[in-house]
Amino acid sequence: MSDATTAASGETSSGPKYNLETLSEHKTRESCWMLLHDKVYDVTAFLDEHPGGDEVMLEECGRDATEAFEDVGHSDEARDMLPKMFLGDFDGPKSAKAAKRAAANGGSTSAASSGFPIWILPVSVLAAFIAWRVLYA
Ligand code: HEM
Repeated sequence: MSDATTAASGETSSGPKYNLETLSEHKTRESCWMLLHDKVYDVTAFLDEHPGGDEVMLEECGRDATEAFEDVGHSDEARDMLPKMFLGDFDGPKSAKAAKRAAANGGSTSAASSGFPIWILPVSVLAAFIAWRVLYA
């Protein structure tokens, strides 16, 4: 219980870092965590108090709920409730899809991750050079 009060002061500090794996382990009524704007919140105790009902909340447990939260257009009052539930900052990819993409690229975010084959550039230059030789040399 006292955890919630001490955590409230942790909003701006660099608390523990959570990742997608840890987050996704808390997706039930017994333990519901949510990612909102790169911060992880334990909303378990708030499920029954949520003015919008617990069902909409339960759908977002264990994942990035930022879009759902913002789509509703929550008031400042609602945002002021967040520090009480703050657990820590989030680190790493925010969805299974993003995680897969990162793993496929060895975690790199270079040009290779955009799907643009990096060898295209030197091959084009070579092809242009050969064409020039054939036509003009
Ligand atoms: C910890 C996170 C959340 C807090 C503290 C919170 C708080 C609140 C509060 C105080 C309200 C009353 C209206 C307002 O003041 O804006 C509300 C309404 C509502 N919330 Fe949340 N909420 C949270 C997360 C979510 C999520 C993830 C959803 C998912 C869709 C959601 C959906 C709704 C809906 C549908 C309403 C009803 C809006 C209406 O009847 O006009 N909330 N929430």
